[in-house]
Amino acid sequence: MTAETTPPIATREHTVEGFVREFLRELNFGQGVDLTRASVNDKYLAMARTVRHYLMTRWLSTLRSQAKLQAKSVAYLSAEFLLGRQLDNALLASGLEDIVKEGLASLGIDLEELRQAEIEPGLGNGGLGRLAACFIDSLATMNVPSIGYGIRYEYGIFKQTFVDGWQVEKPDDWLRLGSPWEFPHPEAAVKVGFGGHVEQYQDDDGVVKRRWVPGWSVLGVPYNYMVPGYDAGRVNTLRLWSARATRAFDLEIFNSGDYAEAVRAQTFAENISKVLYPEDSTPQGKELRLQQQYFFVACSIKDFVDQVLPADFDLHKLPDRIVFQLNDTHPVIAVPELMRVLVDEKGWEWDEAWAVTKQCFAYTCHTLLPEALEVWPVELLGRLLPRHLEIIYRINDEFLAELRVAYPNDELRVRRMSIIAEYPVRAVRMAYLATVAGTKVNGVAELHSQLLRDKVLDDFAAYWPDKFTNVTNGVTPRRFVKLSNPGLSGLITEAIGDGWVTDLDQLKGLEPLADDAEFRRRFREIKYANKQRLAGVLAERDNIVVNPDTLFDVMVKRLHEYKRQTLKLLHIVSLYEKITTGELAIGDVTPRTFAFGAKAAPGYVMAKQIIGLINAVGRTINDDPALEGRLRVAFPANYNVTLAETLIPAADLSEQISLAGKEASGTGNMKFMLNGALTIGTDDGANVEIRQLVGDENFFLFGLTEPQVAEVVERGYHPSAYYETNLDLRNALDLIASGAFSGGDRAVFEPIVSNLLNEDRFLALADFQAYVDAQARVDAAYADTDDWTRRAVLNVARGGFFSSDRSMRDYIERIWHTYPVAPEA
Ligand SMILES: [N-]=[N+]=N[C@]1([C@H](N)O)O[C@H](CO)[C@@H](O)[C@H](O)[C@H]1O
Repeated sequence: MTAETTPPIATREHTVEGFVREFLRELNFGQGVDLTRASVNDKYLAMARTVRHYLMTRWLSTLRSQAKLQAKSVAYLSAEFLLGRQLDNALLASGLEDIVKEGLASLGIDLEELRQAEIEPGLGNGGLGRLAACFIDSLATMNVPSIGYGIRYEYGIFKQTFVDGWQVEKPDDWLRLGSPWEFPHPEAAVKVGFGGHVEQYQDDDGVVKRRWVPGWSVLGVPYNYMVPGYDAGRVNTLRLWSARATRAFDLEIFNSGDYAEAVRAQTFAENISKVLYPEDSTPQGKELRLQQQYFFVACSIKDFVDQVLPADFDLHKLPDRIVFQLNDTHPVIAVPELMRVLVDEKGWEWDEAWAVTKQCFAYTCHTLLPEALEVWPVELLGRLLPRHLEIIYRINDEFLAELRVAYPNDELRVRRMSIIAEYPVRAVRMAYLATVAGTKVNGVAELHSQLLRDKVLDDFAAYWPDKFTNVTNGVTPRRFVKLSNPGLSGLITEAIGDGWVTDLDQLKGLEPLADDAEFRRRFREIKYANKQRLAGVLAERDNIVVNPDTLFDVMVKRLHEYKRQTLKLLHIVSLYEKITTGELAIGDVTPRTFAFGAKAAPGYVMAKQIIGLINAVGRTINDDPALEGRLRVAFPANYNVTLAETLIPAADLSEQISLAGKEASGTGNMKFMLNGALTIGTDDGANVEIRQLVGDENFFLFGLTEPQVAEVVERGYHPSAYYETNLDLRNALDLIASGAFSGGDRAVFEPIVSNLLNEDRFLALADFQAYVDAQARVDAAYADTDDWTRRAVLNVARGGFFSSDRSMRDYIERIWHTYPVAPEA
């Protein structure tokens, strides 16, 4: 096939007529229904496929140019991609919004109804998964060649429901109505082995070699998803792997009547990509989890080496062609896997393979919690992946030998840095393996990266200072401003043009308008409209009533003790206690709506308790006529990307109150800032950079700093001392303990109260007074509505740094050294 004979890529007419024709073709020929009898889902699926057609030209030309150019690209390996709904983003990227709205209207179809029909792919837990989705959006928009590799879970993050205020999980059957955004390629399935043993053999030259003989295997079937750049030519690819049995059905066993046994292999295999592990920041050392990690990593490396690279590609040049970015420790098994491929399958010498492997990976750490750093017992890893354990041992032996040269009389240090931990069980420390093999190690906010250097990986930072860097997280302005806040987007574009959508630093142009009364008035109007929109959604979705004429105080993030939803609760309960005892006149209370969104990992008992308490306090407050509706608690169930897109633009106050030194970065904090909410927060994660950029006067800072926390803990922390010396705190805790929110039953929430009084690992009691004082400052500031708006405008104007495009520029400059490639004309 020569250039002359390469058939042109089909194109589509960007006209209302052209779209309507495409849509009806898809409905009739794709869905097999005509308009009169089409269901909403039929119309949605036809719609999605039609929009795909408009993006296809760019996708195919991207693939074609990349196959020709073989430009250096990024492979983003992540166990999670929290994509959110795809339709709106595809319409935005294809510039079809207006054409589609008009075309559908001409057919009597309401675009909004089709939007609501889309089921969000919840293939992630929280920040880490959403970050991956923002990053691949930015890479495509910036024309950087990249491919996302992950798992196509059949069931994503569980659907959260509340039964009497308690979290009850339901399976997230997101594929039940079809999945129009994916392209399955069973013909490109990859075989992945597990178990078995390693054998020694002599190769043709009589050289003794080792090879893995897996005990069983599964097939990995790739599903491709478009990653369309905004206003750019490039459409990158996200490849998610789904597990299948190599032999789906055993007819012989079936004929013997043992039907269950006949399909056991299939069930067993499919389990690997069946469901996402619902833990955020607290990994489960389950065997299936390790199977999932190795499965997608092995598929991805084989796919890249055998399918993406030209057959004659010299793998010694691999580092010039690809960088595998490890999104946390979940894909780190990729390091021994590449070594196995190069040594065992390609027949390379160990040193030859290691020289290449250690130039191909970079590692992003997303946490500071020691319990979140994955370690795999050698017993389990050796049983599931015997050859990989061998390879890890050799990598470690050579590393320790190197250390002993560098630190001749410091065996303790050498032991401390060993990839293999000796106790409590002999295990592989995945973060250490990633650090040894990676060209770069980065944290996700300045403070986090500093704490990685000073505390978590300090020995490694001392040994390899240049290996450690920082890239502060970011969020995509396409989804989290342009799409989710059309009112504000319109106002911004009117004021400074629409360049900000791909160059968020241009928001600085809004700074002078903070002093423009008319601009402030319109800004406030839009915020109010967003609050009304949210009120409408919550009423319909959750039967929750909220009043837009109140301060929307929003805390949405996974439920975790270090994020301190309990501290927010203590503020609310203390307010309520003072009102019910008459210490505070209801008239003096700033009308507030406390909005929560939070899923707890199903096995995280304390987190589920706290959810129960939030709903119990909410019920009591919402049903108490004495409050005259001035305080309300709104806790919609099943917080996800779609709800975030309505909640965040409606917020006045963003709660970022984690204990300093615990939240690696946070990304919700950035989304709130860019949507004109003011932050109340500690100096933790990216809050520090938000405060530095927006200015102290536009940020409600409180609480112990990280060094102060370390000191308190060092000295010995006695939470009950704060209970004894702070009357407001005592009254609030006593009210919870009294059973006031549980029908007088003191036992229900006793575990929370006693934990706070006796342990309080995240110092909620120590920060209580400072937090309450900061909330009083919020009340005072909010009383001056116009000045509040001025500060809100400044938050937007000074938020440009938090674009994931900027994060990508930092990764490119500091870690990847890949460059944008203009798509072929
Ligand atoms: N896993 N993990 N880590 C997190 C989040 N929980 O997903 O990654 C996010 C993305 O880097 C961070 O913003 C957040 O602070 C951190 O806790």
